[in-house]
Amino acid sequence: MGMGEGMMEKLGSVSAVWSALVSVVLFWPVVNNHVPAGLRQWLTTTAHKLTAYLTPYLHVTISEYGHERFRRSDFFLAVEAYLSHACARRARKLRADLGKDARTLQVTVDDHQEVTDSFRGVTLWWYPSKKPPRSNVISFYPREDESRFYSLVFHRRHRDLVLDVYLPHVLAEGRSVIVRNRQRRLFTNNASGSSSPYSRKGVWSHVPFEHPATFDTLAMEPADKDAIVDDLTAFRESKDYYAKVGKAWKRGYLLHGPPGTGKSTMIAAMANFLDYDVYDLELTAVKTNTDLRKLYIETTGKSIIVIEDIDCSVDLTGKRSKATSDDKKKKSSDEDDGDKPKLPGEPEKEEASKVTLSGLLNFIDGLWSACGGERIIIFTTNHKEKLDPALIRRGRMDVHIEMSYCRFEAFKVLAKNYLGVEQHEVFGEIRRLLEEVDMSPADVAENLMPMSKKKKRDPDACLAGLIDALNKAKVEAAAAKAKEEAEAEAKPKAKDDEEAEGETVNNKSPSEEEKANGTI
Ligand SMILES: Nc1ncnc2c1ncn2[C@@H]1O[C@H](COP(=O)(O)OP(=O)(O)OP(=O)(O)O)[C@@H](O)[C@H]1O
Repeated sequence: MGMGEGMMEKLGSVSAVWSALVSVVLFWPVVNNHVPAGLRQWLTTTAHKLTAYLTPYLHVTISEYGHERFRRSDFFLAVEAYLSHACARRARKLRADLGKDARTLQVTVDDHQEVTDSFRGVTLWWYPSKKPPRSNVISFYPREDESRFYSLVFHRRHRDLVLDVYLPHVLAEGRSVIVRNRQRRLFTNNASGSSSPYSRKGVWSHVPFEHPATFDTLAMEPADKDAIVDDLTAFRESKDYYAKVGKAWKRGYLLHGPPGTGKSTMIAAMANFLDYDVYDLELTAVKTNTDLRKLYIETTGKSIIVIEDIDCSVDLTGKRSKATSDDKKKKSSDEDDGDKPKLPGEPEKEEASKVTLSGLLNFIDGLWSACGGERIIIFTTNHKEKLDPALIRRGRMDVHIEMSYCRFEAFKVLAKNYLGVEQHEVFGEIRRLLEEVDMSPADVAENLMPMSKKKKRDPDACLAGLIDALNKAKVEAAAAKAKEEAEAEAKPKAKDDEEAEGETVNNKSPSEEEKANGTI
């Protein structure tokens, strides 16, 4: 009797819960319209708890912002990508858009669409949802208000399969979908080098990266090109190796050579080969070493960070110790300035970049530089000799690549790309001229570019134009050399004359140039 009563009681309470649930379902539109947000949230949570008590189904929640408040969770993004890709055919509401190449059609699951997935014969349900904004909090971060999450629902008997196998599978699949669909980006740092915490604008701005250069279109010696491709491939596949030897997973390249030899083109070819984003860092716009560090932290993995014309960016020629002591002096003088009251109407001082050599060295291989992994840092310069050896020593700039004038093998790549010509009777003459004349690939390419429709149809005319340009450059180079030699010959004579003069007028003070050269 007691047992029977207990059973009756339980059944009674279950049916009471059911009728409560039915009432909630019926009255939910009324609740939605008339009940304040706080109470509505409480009712939702309670309903969830009640359902959890009654059903054998389990929930896993994947939030848009995981532990990190300001960075979307990688797992959330992977789930989003996975569902759009794997479950699009089964969803009822779809979204169609143009793919990253602006040509192919991409069909994905609509934002608020529930989807059903099937894995090893098990059915799973995904529910996208949004966290309601906290009404008593005014947020400067719009994303806090828009925080989304996914709920994965499955029967409790599949708990192990879902947690140990299905979710890792979703993560891996989602990541590879992201990589496949990724529109790569070209970033540049914003003028101040730092952003306000209240601003949505980050420290970097970006546009789609669309440079078409590849290693196939890059004109350089084939053996050098192959060596670079091998090096990049080895780097990309060496995650475990870097971890084993205790090094951050990054590599530095120094590209040096005269203007127009393809340094920027090489960077684009590397980015396209690796499928990485490019961060083009304008160092003169970075005010302090701290801003430089912030910029680094805000870069993502799988990226190339570029500082072009590093010798022109900031004064990095000082020795590290000197830079540091200079910094200190500068800091103390700045502090002095800080104490000085500013006169009314006195203009604001234009803030110059205070990035130092030591700041830059820290940027490349300080502790922070190990964050995130899989990064390539590239410096370019037209004057390698001007750089501090500490900056470009192996280990920091692991690979030094000299981009040089166009020789015959490089020319053949350009002739094939620009004219579609692989063999021609004038190639022999061009080979001979390219061995004698230093012409950059940019200048060779310029000569191969058909300037008129007529020339486009006539590679012969383009090649003849190149031969003319090479002959002209050869004559000019010979004239410049002759002039240089004549000047060099004239110099000792002038010096002799001065010395002779010095014997008679011995109180003449040495010139500044002579002092600098130590010739007196
Ligand atoms: N090695 C090369 N292969 C193919 N094209 C090249 C090469 N070098 C130069 N070019 C052509 O010349 C143009 C200028 O080259 P690029 O900007 O890459 O040279 P750079 O070495 O970076 O020059 P700078 O030192 O002046 O920045 C490119 O747009 C490209 O069309």
